[in-house]
Amino acid sequence: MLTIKTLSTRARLPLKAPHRLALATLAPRSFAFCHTFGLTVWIALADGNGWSLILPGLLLLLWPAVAYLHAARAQDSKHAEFKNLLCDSLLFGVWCSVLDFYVLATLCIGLACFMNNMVVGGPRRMAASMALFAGGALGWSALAGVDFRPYVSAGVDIYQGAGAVVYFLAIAQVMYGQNRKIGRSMGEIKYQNRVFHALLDLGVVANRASNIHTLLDDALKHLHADFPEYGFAVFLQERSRPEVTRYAAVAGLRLHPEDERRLGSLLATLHEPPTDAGTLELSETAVGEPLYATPMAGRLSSYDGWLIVSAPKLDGALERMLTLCVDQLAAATENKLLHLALKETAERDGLTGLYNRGFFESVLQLSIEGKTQPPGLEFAVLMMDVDGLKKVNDHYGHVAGDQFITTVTERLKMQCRETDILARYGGDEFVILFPSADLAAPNRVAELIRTHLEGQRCVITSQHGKPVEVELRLSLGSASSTEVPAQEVLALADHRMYEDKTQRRRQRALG
Ligand SMILES: Nc1nc2c(ncn2[C@@H]2O[C@H](COP(=O)(O)OP(=O)(O)OP(=O)(O)O)[C@@H](O)[C@H]2O)c(=O)[nH]1
Repeated sequence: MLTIKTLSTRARLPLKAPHRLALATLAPRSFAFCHTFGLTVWIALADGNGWSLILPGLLLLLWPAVAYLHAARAQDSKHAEFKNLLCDSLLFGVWCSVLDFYVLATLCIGLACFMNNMVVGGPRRMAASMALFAGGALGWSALAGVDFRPYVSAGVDIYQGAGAVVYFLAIAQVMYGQNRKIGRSMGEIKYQNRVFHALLDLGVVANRASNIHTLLDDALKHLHADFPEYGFAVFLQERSRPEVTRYAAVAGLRLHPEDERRLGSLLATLHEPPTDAGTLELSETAVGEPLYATPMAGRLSSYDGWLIVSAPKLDGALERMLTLCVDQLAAATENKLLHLALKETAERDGLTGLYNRGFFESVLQLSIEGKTQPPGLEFAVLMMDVDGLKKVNDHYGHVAGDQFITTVTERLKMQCRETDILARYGGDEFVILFPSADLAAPNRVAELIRTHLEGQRCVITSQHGKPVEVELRLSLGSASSTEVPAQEVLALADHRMYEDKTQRRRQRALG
């Protein structure tokens, strides 16, 4: 069964364009065999032995077609053509014997066979060609007898010499064509390598970037380093809020003010649905280099974006490179946006936008580890509890209670520095972590709160739509790692906050 299947597969092997070597040798081989046939006819007529040579010579004319079909049907057409070249040597060896070793023809034909095999397969294949040529000549001589006729006539010499010149020039032309093709292929491979490298770079950059600005900036720097002959720019804007969320980066793009204006007006039209036109030319820039823009159409879920390149001209290779880079850049941006959104959701409190308790506890843990390992960095904490939230909820409704919490948040933020980590710890509890600080830091902020927040009035809206005024009061407790072991700092601050609350309740009860 298996054998039948294999045979039928072979029998149905379709004709395909053979390897370029087989294509390239078709014309010179046809010429060489036709020319040798002409030589045979000439010698046969000169000798008067006519059809005894011409008929077998006609068979010789079929060989170029047979060789071509052999290469076209073979699985490995290049290898088949190597075999054809060796067969040439064998056939020509036989034929040189048939022509009684006419010297000029034997030399030219032999040289052509050896050279062809040397060019494609090096000295070993040339040695094989020599052996087959000699074997063909000697074998035929042994079968049909040896005759040696070194010279026929001046006319045949001229015919043979001219044919050899044409043949060698044709071979030179074939080699030149092959070299050019190889040169072009090398150029394409180098370009593809650079594209591949640039895509890898974009992947690495996307992983490292902490935000979209860094991602786009680094991506374009790498792209420009991989393709210094082009300048690049990228624009992104959120589809629903184009004026609000917008990113841009430029690398190696020297823009005239006029061009910047043109790009500006392009940006203004970005919210329109991008076309399917692929890469568009944005008309010539003032410095003479045209700008081309590839839209990220459909590749980003909530953003519109363009990758812009300045290049002398837009060819197929550049267009393919831009499409691949846009795909990669869009995928990296989409991933980063998703990652940042998830991070934001995981770290932030939904109502206030402050860090949530989970994030605070992870940062507190880092501070505890920082204190317990050399050089033992100190940290401090300020716990805060808003008084009276329950009353606000009960009297004015939960929406008013939410307003109360967000107002407190805004006012607390105003008292914090960039490095302070302000978090919502629970319903009406807030906490600030002061990394690399001692007790002076929370005491300073507590002082500010007592001065600027305590007793201040804030306006909220009751469930009946009426504005009502409530007083801000906070219980505070601070502690630092200079006072107790790092793991106990938060508990100490909490304890002090409750002491403060109790004391204030007592004072209010007395007052
Ligand atoms: N509106 C609103 N209320 C909340 C939220 N989270 C917790 N609360 C409410 O806040 C109240 C907190 O109660 P308490 O701890 O007694 O707070 P308080 O009334 O300020 O009393 P003290 O803190 O003891 O002064 C509870 O009624 C919770 O339901 C929130 O996100 N929004």
